[in-house]
Amino acid sequence: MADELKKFREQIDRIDDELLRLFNQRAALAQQIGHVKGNGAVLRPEREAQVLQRMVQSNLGPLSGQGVTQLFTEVMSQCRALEAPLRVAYLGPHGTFSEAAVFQRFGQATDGLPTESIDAVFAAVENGAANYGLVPVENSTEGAVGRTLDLLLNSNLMICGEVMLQVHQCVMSNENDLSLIRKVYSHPQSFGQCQGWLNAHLPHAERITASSNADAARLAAEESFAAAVAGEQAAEHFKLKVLARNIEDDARNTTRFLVVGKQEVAPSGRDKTSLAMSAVNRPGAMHDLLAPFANNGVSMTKLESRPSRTGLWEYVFYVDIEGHQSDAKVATALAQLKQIAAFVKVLGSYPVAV
Ligand SMILES: C=C(O[C@@H]1C=C(C(=O)O)C=C[C@H]1O)C(=O)O
Repeated sequence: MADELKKFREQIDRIDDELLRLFNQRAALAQQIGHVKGNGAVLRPEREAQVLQRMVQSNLGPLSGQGVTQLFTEVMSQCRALEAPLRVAYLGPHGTFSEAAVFQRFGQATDGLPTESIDAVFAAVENGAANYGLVPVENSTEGAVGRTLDLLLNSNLMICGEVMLQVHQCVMSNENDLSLIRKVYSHPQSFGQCQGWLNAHLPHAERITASSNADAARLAAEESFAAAVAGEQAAEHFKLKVLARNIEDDARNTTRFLVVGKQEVAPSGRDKTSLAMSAVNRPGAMHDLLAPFANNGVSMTKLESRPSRTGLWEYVFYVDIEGHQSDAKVATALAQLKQIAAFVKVLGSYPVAV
């Protein structure tokens, strides 16, 4: 038994030596690529998506596809950091799901910049304090994040990528027992995702809204008989005890985030395009707006409406379509749309989340 263990571990040591040599060889190539890029953008979302897709497709196991994605995300994070540091603004404070999404997408060799609001994320990228920003745009249970949609409409920043984060909510407290909890703090989005559980397990606790779930954890940490609904990372940060895990009503609960920046992303081969548009106010106008996509065989993956804020009962429609704006079918559909819509803005083409 001990002999067998030793033998296997010696094999692992030899593999690690080889991996280390190869990682450094890869890193040196990334450095050379950095010199070739000169002043151009270091981050190439389309290339990173292709690397991840290729590795997941050629994976023979036993590693899972998700495991391979995580490993290569970190490898690329370290290689990219040798070209230049990457600073990403997000909705803080420390311990939010936005922060978790930053590191899931960009890896640990990333400089995260927590900000106070979604507006401040956009501002940090616009004024150069950060290279990119990451903002929540929709949750599978609670729907769209209106502020992000409004800001996308008025900002010059483009969407450079999307991140899907599986959101697991926990109840955390200074107390050891749920029966002691009189107050629960959380962000309205998180309350919305856990209504069923809270009604069943904490029916008499007062629900108090906080500006973020990390802030909810901070408030709960300052009191007795209080709890917060937040991600596990917030419990670690504020040294709270986790009293219940995975309390979200839908186990698949996922938040979609967008990466915004000043860069137009080249096609990766598996892309999405997001746009905002509005119709002139006449019968059948909405139907006409969607016709260019159908007529050119372009699939729509999302349709969302928001009040336009320019007139009562006027709406802006946010649409996601499959493909890159430089793909022939998408380009033709967009050209036809521009002929008939009162307003169209392409918010960006970017790789589908891997
Ligand atoms: C090495 C490059 O720079 C960055 C790092 C990458 C990597 O480590 O594979 C890929 C894309 C870029 O974000 C590159 O552009 O190829």
